[in-house]
Amino acid sequence: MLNTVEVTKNIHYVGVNDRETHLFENLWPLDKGVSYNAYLINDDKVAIIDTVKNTKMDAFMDKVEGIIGDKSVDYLIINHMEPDHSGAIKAVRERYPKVMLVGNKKTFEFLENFYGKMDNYYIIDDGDTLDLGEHQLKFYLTPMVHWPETMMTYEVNNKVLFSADAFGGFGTLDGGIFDDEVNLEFYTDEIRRYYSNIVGKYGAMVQKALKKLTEAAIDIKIIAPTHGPVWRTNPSCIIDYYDRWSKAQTQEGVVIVYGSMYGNTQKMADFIARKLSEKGIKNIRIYDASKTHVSYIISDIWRFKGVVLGSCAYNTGLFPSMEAVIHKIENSQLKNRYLGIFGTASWSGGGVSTLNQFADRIKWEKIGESVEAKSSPKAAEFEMCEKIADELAEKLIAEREVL
Ligand SMILES: Cc1cc2nc3c(=O)[nH]c(=O)nc-3n(C[C@H](O)[C@H](O)[C@H](O)COP(=O)(O)O)c2cc1C
Repeated sequence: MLNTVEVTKNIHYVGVNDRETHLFENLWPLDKGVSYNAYLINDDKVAIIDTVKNTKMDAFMDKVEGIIGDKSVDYLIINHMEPDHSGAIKAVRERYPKVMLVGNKKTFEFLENFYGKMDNYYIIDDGDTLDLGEHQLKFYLTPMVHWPETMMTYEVNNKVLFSADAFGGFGTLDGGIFDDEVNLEFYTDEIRRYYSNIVGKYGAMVQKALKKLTEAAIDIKIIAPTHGPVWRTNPSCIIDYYDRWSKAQTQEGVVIVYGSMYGNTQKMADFIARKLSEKGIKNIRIYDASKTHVSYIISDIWRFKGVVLGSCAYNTGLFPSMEAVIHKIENSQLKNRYLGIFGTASWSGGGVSTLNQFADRIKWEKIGESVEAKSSPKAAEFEMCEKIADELAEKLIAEREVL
């Protein structure tokens, strides 16, 4: 008996879990795995919406066949061409040679570049519709959320939005498929980690997509993304998160990230954290950049308004594991944060000066003076660290009072 779950009448979940892959995009740790969600609409015309990674193609095809038996597939809707969703397109075509591939102009450019020329294309434009019988599909182009060809498909009668990677997250679906069946605290963390690392750079385009959906005035009862839970009970919850994250709205809290070999820089991180706590800040996360993967760090930086970065000097520059952190922040074009800087050096420095250059480029509001201790922090440097903590706590608390 295959795990095919009905999302709503005659719309089936035919996605699969991946617990084998260590790194998503060969970059982002998949400690809790990932699901590749695909959907099947079994109507007069049969449509599949997105496929799965090629390593999971057999499990996916078995699910499709388990539902439709001898029937054929009429349409394959391609919302997103990234290979974790397009990996079984060829298999679908081989099994169902008459299937019509449905996508926009860009979809087919990508399709041919990845998999070679195919035929039976149905090129749709923004707002076009497709009739399956009892189900009507309407297409919305949502470019750069997070690839150029990305689109969303809305099923009009059951009000289901097949949203591609938008609203998706890491984490396999371990039994529970729907938002009301799972522990949302776990998935929200993994959705934010997915958002901040994969989609976040394109916040302006997320805002455009949300605006398009709002202007279309579509009633969304179910959000069916290509990763993570299907939102059937509270879809507005994930829409709100996306709205907040893409507008760089934050919660009160501070992320302190440091690079340290022998513990001197770390001492300053702990000291700043203690002072923040004494001032009443409750959400404080300290990360050793060499120990925690940057994807988790950026996810918390996405959440909290205060960021304090520390580094010892290393071969005239920044400590290497901190390089990954500032690179990821800059690449994400993350805005609207407070920034404090600290570190240590025994010779002529390199760590704090590199962080200061980063501060000039990123243009976040700088908190206090950067502090650099000679080899180990002493009273004078601790005092400067305290000033950073005080000023930062004050700013965060003042904003709390405004709310
Ligand atoms: C491999 C290595 C390279 C270093 N490079 C520099 C450097 O370029 N400039 C400098 O001022 N200190 C340099 N130092 C000294 C450390 O930055 C300094 O001792 C610092 O206090 C160590 O901080 P930590 O205890 O947080 O690791 C280097 C130390 C090591 C081990």
